[in-house]
Amino acid sequence: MDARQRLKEARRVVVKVGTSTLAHETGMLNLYRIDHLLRELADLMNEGREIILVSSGAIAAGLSKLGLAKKPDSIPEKQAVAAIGQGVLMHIYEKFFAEYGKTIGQVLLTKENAVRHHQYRHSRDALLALLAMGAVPVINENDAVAVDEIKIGDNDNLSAMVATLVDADALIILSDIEGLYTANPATHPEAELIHEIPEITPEVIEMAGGAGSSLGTGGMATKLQAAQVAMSAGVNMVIASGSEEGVLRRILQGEAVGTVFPARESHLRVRKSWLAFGKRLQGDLVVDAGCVKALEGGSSLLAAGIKELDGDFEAGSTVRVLAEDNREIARGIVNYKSEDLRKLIGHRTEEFEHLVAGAAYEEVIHRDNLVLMV
Ligand SMILES: Nc1ncnc2c1ncn2[C@@H]1O[C@H](COP(=O)(O)OP(=O)(O)O)[C@@H](O)[C@H]1O
Ligand SMILES: N[C@@H](CCC(=O)OP(=O)(O)O)C(=O)O
Repeated sequence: MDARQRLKEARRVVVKVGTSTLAHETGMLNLYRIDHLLRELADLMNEGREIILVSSGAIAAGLSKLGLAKKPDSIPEKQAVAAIGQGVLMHIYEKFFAEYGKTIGQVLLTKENAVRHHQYRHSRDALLALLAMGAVPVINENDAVAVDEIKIGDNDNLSAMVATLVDADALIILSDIEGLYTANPATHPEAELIHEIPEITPEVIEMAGGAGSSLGTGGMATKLQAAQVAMSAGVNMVIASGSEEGVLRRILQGEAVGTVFPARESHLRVRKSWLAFGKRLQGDLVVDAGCVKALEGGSSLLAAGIKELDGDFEAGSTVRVLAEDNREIARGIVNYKSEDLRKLIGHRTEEFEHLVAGAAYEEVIHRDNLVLMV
């Protein structure tokens, strides 16, 4: 079944709405648009779909509440603006959704909520409980406390994480543009809209530029990162314009709107999706072409196929597996710490004992602990 057809049948849908859609160019919230968007979401729920809303806009709402023209420079001030704006945003969502008879529940996440397995389970359980109560989880990054290494940094990646977390059928990213163009139309007026991206290749990544306004974060680059995660996790993703009324309905009726990124396979099992998208990556293993083929065929990763190793990690860490052209092939949990693995790479399993005392594993990464990203 093609992706557009599967979107028609999507029951659990994550909708991400960017600042560029929620705010006017003046920085003030676009109440007309928010109202219409929420009415459409409420109606999709009446149709029997579950909706999870990932909403940006806290910083924009905070800035307009405080009468500030631009984001402050210091991190604590940015955090404070986000804290103020998040309340403003939720007040509006509560009001409009209530008018359409819907209940909402605010969930503020950081990377930690997905990195640690028990927190991952708790976040997932809370979101599923909200859905079971017929409520709309309204999610944002916890900007008031998330700094540096616990920060996801942009809501495109956050929405893909959420879609994976709840095993969504579809992720729709609403922005101020109709979809992915061959280049950023702001600087390349001749650029054309692409209707479907079956695979995120280096050429596709090259098309994507940064944010279109001072309000947006990440632009198309972070939306493609989100697509990579969503596609690998079995979630169909669409980028479309949030200013077009009825756009969600049209997408979920299977119309060719925006850019679609078809899901690669059926949902990964929970443990595997946690492994691929929730864990902190601690190193890279570059493997040869034969090894790439073997991994794609479902084999475990053996030391003989590894050409290079980057990073310092312990056994049990999650690492990326890269092809020689730097394409990410897989992620997995290593059986050896980097110090030992450096001695083993390029060698056959029979030689292990002479190289590292007590080397107990045949595989560097067992196939059960490996998720393909291609
Ligand atoms: N290849 C591209 N196709 C479409 N838009 C692009 C492309 N490269 C960069 N962009 C920019 O990405 C912007 C959307 O991202 P962003 O500003 O972060 O908005 P949002 O708040 O919706 O996340 C567009 O307005 C556009 O200027
Ligand atoms: N968490 C931030 C938004 C971060 C973000 O990714 O913004 P956007 O590119 O507008 O989706 C906020 O609420 O202001």
